[in-house]
Amino acid sequence: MSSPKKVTTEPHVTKEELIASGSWVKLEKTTYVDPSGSTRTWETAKRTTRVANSAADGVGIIALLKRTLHKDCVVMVKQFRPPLGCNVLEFPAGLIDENESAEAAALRELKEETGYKGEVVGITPVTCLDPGLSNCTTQIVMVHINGDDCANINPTQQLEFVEVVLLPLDEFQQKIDVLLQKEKIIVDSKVYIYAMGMSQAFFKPRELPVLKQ
Ligand SMILES: Nc1nc(=O)[nH]c2c1ncn2[C@H]1C[C@H](O)[C@@H](COP(=O)(O)OP(=O)(O)O)O1
Repeated sequence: MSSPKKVTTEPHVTKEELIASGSWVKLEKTTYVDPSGSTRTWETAKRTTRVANSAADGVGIIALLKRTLHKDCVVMVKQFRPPLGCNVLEFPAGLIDENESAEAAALRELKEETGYKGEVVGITPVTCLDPGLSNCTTQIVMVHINGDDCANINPTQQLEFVEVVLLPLDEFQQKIDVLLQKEKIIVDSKVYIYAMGMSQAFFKPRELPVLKQ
């Protein structure tokens, strides 16, 4: 006996209706057709600030501080985040301005939040942040900072309430775990996933050198 054929449709959005809007965020009712052909709705949060020609809302910055006779360090920021009601450990980040590239936004935000002057060495495609809730997107920009450059010896940040935290790359995950035990903070998932990836990429193969891929 053959099973009934499943009807499949290319899912798509048919309508977006505004429910509520603030200065920074809006809530919409999204009507869409699901893969079975049924029409459904979804509650969607969007930023109101996305600029016309920008693919992403913002940038996150993985900044590596490189100094002679020092371990390479990841430049992190810790700040109070009102939606969570506590301090959050994050990569420096920010929204992309009008007529600004993601790379330029990354260098500007890094300077504002940490005082460091960096150089872009890589960038991700546009990535989503919380697709079950929001259309909010980011590009993660990889930046190197020459810590021996006189511009980076005594960096002066422009944001009073953002604390700069330097964590050595080779102990990134362990140092984050220590901070989490010591303080009431939440770590951004991008940061912790990067930390786990660093641990797996660099340390496990050395522990088990006989294993093949
Ligand atoms: N969701 C938000 N609510 C606000 O009340 N204000 C917000 C929201 N998102 C951004 N902002 C404000 C706060 C800053 O003054 C500016 C710029 O933020 P930016 O530094 O680019 O990004 P964050 O790192 O996320 O603060 O926007």
